[in-house]
Amino acid sequence: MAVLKTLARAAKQVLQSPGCGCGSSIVPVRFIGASPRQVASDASFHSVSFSETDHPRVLITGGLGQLGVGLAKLLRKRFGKNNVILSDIRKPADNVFYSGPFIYSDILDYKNLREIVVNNRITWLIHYSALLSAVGEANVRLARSVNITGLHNILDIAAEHGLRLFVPSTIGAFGPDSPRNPTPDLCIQRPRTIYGVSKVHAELMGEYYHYRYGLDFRCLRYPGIISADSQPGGGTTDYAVQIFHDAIKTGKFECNLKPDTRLPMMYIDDCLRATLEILEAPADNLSMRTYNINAMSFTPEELAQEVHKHMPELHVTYSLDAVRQGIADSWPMNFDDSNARNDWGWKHEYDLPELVTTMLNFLGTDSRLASTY
Ligand SMILES: NC(=O)c1ccc[n+]([C@@H]2O[C@H](COP(=O)([O-])OP(=O)(O)OC[C@H]3O[C@@H](n4cnc5c(N)ncnc54)[C@H](O)[C@@H]3O)[C@@H](O)[C@H]2O)c1
Ligand SMILES: C[C@@H](O)[C@H](N)C(=O)O
Repeated sequence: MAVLKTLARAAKQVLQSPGCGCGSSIVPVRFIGASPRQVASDASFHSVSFSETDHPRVLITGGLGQLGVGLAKLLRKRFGKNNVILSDIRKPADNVFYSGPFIYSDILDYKNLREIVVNNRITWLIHYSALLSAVGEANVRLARSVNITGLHNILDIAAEHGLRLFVPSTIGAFGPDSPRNPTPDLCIQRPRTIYGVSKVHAELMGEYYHYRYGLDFRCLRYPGIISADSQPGGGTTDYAVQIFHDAIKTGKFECNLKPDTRLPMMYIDDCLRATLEILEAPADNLSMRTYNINAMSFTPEELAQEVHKHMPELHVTYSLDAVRQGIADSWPMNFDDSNARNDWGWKHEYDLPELVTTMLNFLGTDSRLASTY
């Protein structure tokens, strides 16, 4: 009899645990300081709905990094200034602060995050907070906390409030055992950085919450992103931004990767447009929830050659950063994004020549000015 009671208790626990695939649809609900719980998805507090005809109410976490401000600008144009809230733990510059709603949000503070979502009736959550590949290796503990614990907060809040959740992944979610030229969507993923490990975790957890709890999770694996008016936050692909700044300021550039290190790259406008496109794509078009996207692939040498066409005097030298080189050598050289192109019509606009011309023009020079160096 005692054995039967124990078995019955164990069965009850299994049925109540997140691993149970039976019974009615459930969403995880976490209260402050307690572990995740499950509540029927038709519970009365879970009534936030997003009609396709309304504008979404968007929250961007980690919004003061390389990508967030540009994304806010694009989304505000589309959905209205007050419908897009930027958040971060840093202090915004005046121009950012006065360009639209900004709020302090630490993704490690679950209660604060939940309050922001509730008080602002958020319907789309764009989760940009992260420590990138190189800074992550320099501070594994913090990267683990922000990239993994922070993500858990985001997933629970998104599931609890029925949000559409976008989390970017990266070429860094692949590793030396992945096919590298090209790298398809589905293949072995054994990254060797805490950044990559946390991003594979994010992909898998997001997809798990999608299939298990119905979370509208959407994820793009970005290549290295190149932007003129925002600085990268400590990644392996940062050299491809820095070359433009140094070329214009000093006419010299010291590259921290080998000249023949090939990596997938994209201009920021393409990246942000892709993000909006996948967020707006009808769910029926998405045969997957995590897609590679790509625009071009080049080496430092090829990038320098293209810049030379505008600035023949640019002097490039190489002084390797062993950590970044090791990371780059384990990442995709070319990215196969055919599923994104077929499913929801992804198409990049910027190739290498357009990228270089655009960056140099934006930063205040072009080929006509090159002769003054
Ligand atoms: N930039 C790229 O080349 C690239 C490529 C692939 C994927 N991604 C992904 O896109 C996202 C945005 O990238 P980015 O380049 O703007 O990153 P970034 O490093 O420039 O910015 C990240 C932001 O996160 C914030 N942050 C850190 N800890 C936080 C916390 N506890 N709470 C809230 N915010 C916190 C930082 O203050 C920073 O502003 C990241 O998830 C990144 O992994 C970027
Ligand atoms: C590629 C991307 O995830 C980021 N720019 C990094 O290098 O870490």
